[in-house]
Amino acid sequence: MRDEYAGKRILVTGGTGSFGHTVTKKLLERDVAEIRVLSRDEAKQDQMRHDIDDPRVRFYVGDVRDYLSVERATRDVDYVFHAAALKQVPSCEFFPMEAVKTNVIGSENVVRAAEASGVSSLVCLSTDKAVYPVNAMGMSKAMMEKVAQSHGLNNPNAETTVSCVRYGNVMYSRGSVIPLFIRQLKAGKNLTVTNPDMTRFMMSLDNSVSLVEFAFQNALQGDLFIRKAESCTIGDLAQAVINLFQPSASVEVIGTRHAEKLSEALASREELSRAQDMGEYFRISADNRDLNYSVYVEEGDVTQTQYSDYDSHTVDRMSVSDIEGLLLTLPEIRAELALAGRAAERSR
Ligand SMILES: O=c1ccn([C@@H]2O[C@H](COP(=O)(O)OP(=O)(O)O[C@H]3O[C@H](CO)[C@H](O)[C@H](O)[C@H]3O)[C@@H](O)[C@H]2O)c(=O)[nH]1
Repeated sequence: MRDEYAGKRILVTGGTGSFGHTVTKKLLERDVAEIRVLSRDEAKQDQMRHDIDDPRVRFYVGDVRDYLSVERATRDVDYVFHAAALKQVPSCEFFPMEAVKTNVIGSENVVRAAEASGVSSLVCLSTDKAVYPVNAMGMSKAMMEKVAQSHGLNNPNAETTVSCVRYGNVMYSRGSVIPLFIRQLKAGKNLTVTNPDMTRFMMSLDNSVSLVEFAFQNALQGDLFIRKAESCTIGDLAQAVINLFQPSASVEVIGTRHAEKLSEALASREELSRAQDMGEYFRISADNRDLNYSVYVEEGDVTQTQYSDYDSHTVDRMSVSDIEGLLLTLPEIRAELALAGRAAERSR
């Protein structure tokens, strides 16, 4: 990471999660003055305190739903990475208003507190499920993106640059399918696959941290960034995990869960038609026109010429052996293989 972090105070909301943990460790390699971790669960904070053991990390118990707790954590902070969210698709279907409270109202609290505290840059973490959303989690994240972008629209002289990044599925993140598959194999069970033809973008935690860092370094007011990514079918993902861990295991198809999509899109065709290709990344700028629509009725808008989304069904798909290779780059997978006594076997 570059030296723009030197001497700075950084707040990570949802800081005890997979992303928060990784970004905190990376930032500590730099000369940061302080990293604040804001989260609800004091037990997870205690665990992280012992794990990291660095006086530059300070823990704030609080909830993004509560403005005052966000404002307290944001005082004198330079940069904010907003990762706090409800992100499980099925549970948000049962409790959609909880998703609204955390992902929409909570995010507005973070934006307001950042501006009130004179934070210079705030990056909000979103998901591909926010594109043409069909589930409450994705809808609430889509609204978070709108809240983030409206900050610049409504505050031309804003001190805080607010940007968003969209992730695909972060491999091995807490509560996701890869650790579940490994637990099932360890317990001698079959892998439960919802629909083998379902496709998802797969990204490593390290790539997701790089995406946030890229956004942080390049963001203009209201920008949204995505990282180009490869996808795979869930059937192939399950097969890759089986090949690595337990070749005699098999798959049980359980059917699609509540409100799942067959594929995900990291960017819609409407967004792609105004996206800037930045190599590994796309920048999607906010629509910065004002509310004076009569002008646009006269002038028209001729820029919408893109016909396909950036979709996990149509981008390059990884083969089973590609997925195995990608899985083997993850430290968690290597640790699990070592525990299972299969590391030596794999390297032969
Ligand atoms: O027992 C299971 C559970 C899940 N799946 C499948 O595995 C894929 C990934 O499922 P996850 O639960 O790991 O992830 P989701 O796609 O539902 O959502 C995840 O990815 C999102 C980004 O798209 C967000 O980051 C979100 O927080 C995170 O849970 C899906 O196709 C799902 O149907 C199975 O096959 N079997």
